[in-house]
Amino acid sequence: MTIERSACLIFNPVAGQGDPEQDLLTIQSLLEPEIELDIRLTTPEVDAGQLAREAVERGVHTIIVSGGDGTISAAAEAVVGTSIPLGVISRGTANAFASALALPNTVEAACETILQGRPKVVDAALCNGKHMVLLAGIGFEAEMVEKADRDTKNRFGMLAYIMAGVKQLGEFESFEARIETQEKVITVIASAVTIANAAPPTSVLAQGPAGIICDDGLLDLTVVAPTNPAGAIASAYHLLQTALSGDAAERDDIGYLRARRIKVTTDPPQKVALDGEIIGTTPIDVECIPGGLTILMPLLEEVQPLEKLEGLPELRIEEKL
Ligand SMILES: Nc1ncnc2c1ncn2[C@@H]1O[C@H](COP(=O)(O)OP(=O)(O)OP(=O)(O)O)[C@@H](O)[C@H]1O
Repeated sequence: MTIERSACLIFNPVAGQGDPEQDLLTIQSLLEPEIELDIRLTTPEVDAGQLAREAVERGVHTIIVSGGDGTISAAAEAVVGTSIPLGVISRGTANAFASALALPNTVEAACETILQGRPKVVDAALCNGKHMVLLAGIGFEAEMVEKADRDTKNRFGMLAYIMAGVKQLGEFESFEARIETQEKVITVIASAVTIANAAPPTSVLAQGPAGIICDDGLLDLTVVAPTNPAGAIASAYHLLQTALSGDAAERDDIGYLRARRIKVTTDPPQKVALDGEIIGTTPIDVECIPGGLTILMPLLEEVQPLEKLEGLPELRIEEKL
C-alpha cells in the first residue's frame, strides 16, 4: 500500500498522567500505516504554537497535535486562518478543548477520527489581536486559571477543581462591566464575564445560553452577577446543571447574548484568561473569525448505542432462547 497522506505530529512528551512513551507508540502504530508522520516534540522552550507555526511555514498537509489543553490550544491558535486541517489527540487532565468541540477523549478514538480524515470548518476568534479558540474569561475565570496549578488538578480531579472555584466565586469581588456589541452598550455590576467561541460544560461561567454553537459566526457572552455569596454559589450550580442538561440559564443574576464582536471594559481593570492562559487585563475586544479553524472531526451522525457491556471484567453473556 502506498502512503498518500502526511502530517506533522506535534507531541508533548510530558503531558497528562498516562505513559507518554506508550501513547506515542500507540499513535504511531495506529496512524503510520496510513499517514507519514513527521514527529516534533515540544520542549519547555519550544512550545506547540511555535512548532505549529513552523509546520504551517513548511506547507504541511495536516497538523496533528497531542498533549494537554495548553499544547492543543497553542497549536490550534497557530493554524487559525490557514485552512490546514488539525487533528487532535488529547492526553491532558481536563481535555476542555476536545470536550468543547465534541472530539474523542481517548488516544485510540482520536486516531480513528484522524484516519477518517473528515475536516470540519468551525469558528475561531481574535481577542486583543491574539487568536482564540475556546473562550476569554474576565475576572473570576482568570483568577481560577491563575490559582489552578497542576498539583491541585492531579490531586482533586476536575470536579473538585470546579467546586473549589464555585466556592471561591462567593468570595470574589464584583466589578463594573461595560459591554459593547454592534447593536448595544450594556453596563452591569458582575463577578464574571465570559466570551466563548466554544466551551466545554466544565467551563460553567460560559454556560448562559443553551449550547454554544461553534460554527454560527457568533460569540456567546455570559454575565454572572450575583449580589451575595449564597447567590454566587447557587448561580454557579445552576450553570453547571444547565450546561449538563443543555438548557439556557434562567436566573436573574445570569445574563447572556450572542454577537459577532464584543468589547468589554471594566472598572477596576480585571485579569483576562484566554484559552486558559492569562494574557493581561481588560479592556478586551473579541471578534469572531467565522470558519477560522479546520478540525478533523468524528462522524456526528453516529447513533449512541443503548448498551455497552464489552470490556467488563470476566464478562459472560448468555443469549436466552
Ligand atoms: N519536553 C518537555 N519537557 C518539560 N515540559 C514540557 C515539555 N514540553 C512541554 N512542556 C510543558 O508542558 C506544559 C503544557 O502542558 P499541556 O497543556 O500539554 O499538558 P498538561 O498540563 O498535562 O494538560 P492539562 O492542563 O490538561 O493537565 C507547558 O508548561 C510546557 O512548557
